[in-house]
Amino acid sequence: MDDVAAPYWRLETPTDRMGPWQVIRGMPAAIGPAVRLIRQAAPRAAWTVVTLHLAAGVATTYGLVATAGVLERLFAAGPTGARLASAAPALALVVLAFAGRAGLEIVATLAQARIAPAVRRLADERLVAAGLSVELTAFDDQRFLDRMFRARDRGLLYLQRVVENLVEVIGAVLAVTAAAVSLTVLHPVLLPVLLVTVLPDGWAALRAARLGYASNARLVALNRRVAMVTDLATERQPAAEVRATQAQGSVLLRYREAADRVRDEEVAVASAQVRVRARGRLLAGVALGGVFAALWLLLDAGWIPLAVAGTALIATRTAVAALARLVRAADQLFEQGLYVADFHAFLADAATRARPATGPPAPAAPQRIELRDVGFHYPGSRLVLRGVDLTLHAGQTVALVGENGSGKTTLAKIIAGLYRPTTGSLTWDGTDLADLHPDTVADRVMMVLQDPVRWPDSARVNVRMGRFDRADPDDQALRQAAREALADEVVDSLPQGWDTLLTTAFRGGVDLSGGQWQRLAVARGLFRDAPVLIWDEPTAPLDARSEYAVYEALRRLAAGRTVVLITHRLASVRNCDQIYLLHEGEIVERGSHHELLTLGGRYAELSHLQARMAEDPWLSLPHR
Ligand SMILES: Nc1ncnc2c1ncn2[C@@H]1O[C@H](COP(=O)(O)OP(=O)(O)OP(=O)(O)O)[C@@H](O)[C@H]1O
Repeated sequence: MDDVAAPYWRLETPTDRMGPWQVIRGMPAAIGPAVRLIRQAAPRAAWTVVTLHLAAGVATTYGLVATAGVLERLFAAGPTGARLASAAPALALVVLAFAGRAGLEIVATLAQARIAPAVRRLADERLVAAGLSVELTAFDDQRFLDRMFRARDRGLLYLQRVVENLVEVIGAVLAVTAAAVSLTVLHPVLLPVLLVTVLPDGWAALRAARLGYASNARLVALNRRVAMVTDLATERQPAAEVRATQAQGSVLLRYREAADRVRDEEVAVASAQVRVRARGRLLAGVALGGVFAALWLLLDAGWIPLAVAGTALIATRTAVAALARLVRAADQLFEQGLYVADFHAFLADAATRARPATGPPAPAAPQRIELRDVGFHYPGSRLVLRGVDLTLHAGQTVALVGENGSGKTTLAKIIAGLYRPTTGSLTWDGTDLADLHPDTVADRVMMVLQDPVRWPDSARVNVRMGRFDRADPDDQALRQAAREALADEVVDSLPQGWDTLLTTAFRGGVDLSGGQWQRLAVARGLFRDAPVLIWDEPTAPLDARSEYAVYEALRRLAAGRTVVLITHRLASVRNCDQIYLLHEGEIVERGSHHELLTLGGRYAELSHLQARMAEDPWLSLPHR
């Protein structure tokens, strides 16, 4: 399946590949935000966990040092009974200390269980809020989409694990510290010897994590591709067309092509990680042997008594077990920290893409919307609009017409303030739109889009979404909007009327036809009731009666408002005050219907073609 020439997802290379030292330096940055999140999401639980682990560490130190006292008494000269009796009180304290430690750790685990879900909840909300806050153009930018996918796919998951591992690392660090303090108390030379055992494992963990992260960065676009193709196979919306066009084989091939590459890359990276970790393990084993050899030498040289050597063995075992815990948790923390850094990079990126909520409010009902020499391109695309000059007056209805891809929808979104012009200016009553408070600009616009959102909610919510905070206690405005869009007929046919759930994804829900959905979308637009109306092909899926009703409503609404109408049905724009014909991103003709017909240009040609089609649609087909 090589019919998509050099798709970007196949060529993706990590742009943010880091060296090991950069990664180590990046760790505080990766963990810092997670720590802040913990403090915000579950401060009490976090302090409880740290305090309990600290107390457990103190109990461990005490237990280990007291063990030396027990052994000293046991190894002393004298009858066994007397030695046991003298060691008994110290032994009881040792048992108490270790039992206390176990108890403290259990309570810490209980408190720990409250942290991760709280952090996950908070981070989830930040992701949703970031997605909602960015300007529309971010969704046309592949880099942003990749970042968002990475943040959603791995970032959130790993954030939860980072929290778990962070707590584990704290516990392990305190346990290691306890053992290290005990060893130092017993004999200072034992400490550096012990530290040697952790270095090889630490090195291996670092390398393995870096391999994994680099591979994931390479795969991010490919993983998005797999997810998209999987959606084609598992989502309801494309299911009918996939079957009608017998595209199952093609979808499967596309899935395999992308998924095979993901698998091969993952297998390769997993093998490389295993090799690195095995080398680390081997070296750690050798180092542990060194610790035992050192103890032997110290004992042999008479530098430490037998009781201390015995305790050192116990302390070393405790330390090595805690170190293993620490290395494992730190290893994972490190790897997961990189993904969490992605999560925060996404939030930071999103923050730069949000339009600042500042500036004076937009005019309550703009009288004059002006575009001067406006040019626009999507991120990474060629110019799709060029040199657009356009003036809209309140009380006028303006039509944008032109062939597919000529730039009508893009221009409408610019007028609505959803996209900013790349060049040129857009003003509302003389003030640049970029200077006005974006929320107030949005507040003045009602846009019915070509492909409206089908809210997975009740019929009522689907209409009320037009302006959710509009007070409408008796549903009067709701019912009127529905009447004008003939959406009331749709609602009357639903089993629970306005309260019917409009998605079959949940029990008890129903689905609507394309035209029925569109009637609801038009009702939503009417319910919004704003001074600037932008209708992008609002009637394309509607039957003749609904189309008539919609235009009637539009005519009635137009008085005093600014109306922009996009349509391919030129018969509908006859009465518009101004018609602009776009061709390859430029306005090439402008005037009233009659002026444009007289001009005899593209508009006249399209208009005649449609008139002929209306008389006899088969005329235009070749080989008739
Ligand atoms: N998100 C996008 N990213 C990049 N290019 C885009 C994007 N959306 C549209 N385009 C391009 O911009 C041009 C204008 O598209 P636009 O949707 O504005 O055309 P239109 O006149 O509304 O078309 P239609 O009549 O088919 O709805 C097209 O060439 C299209 O390929």
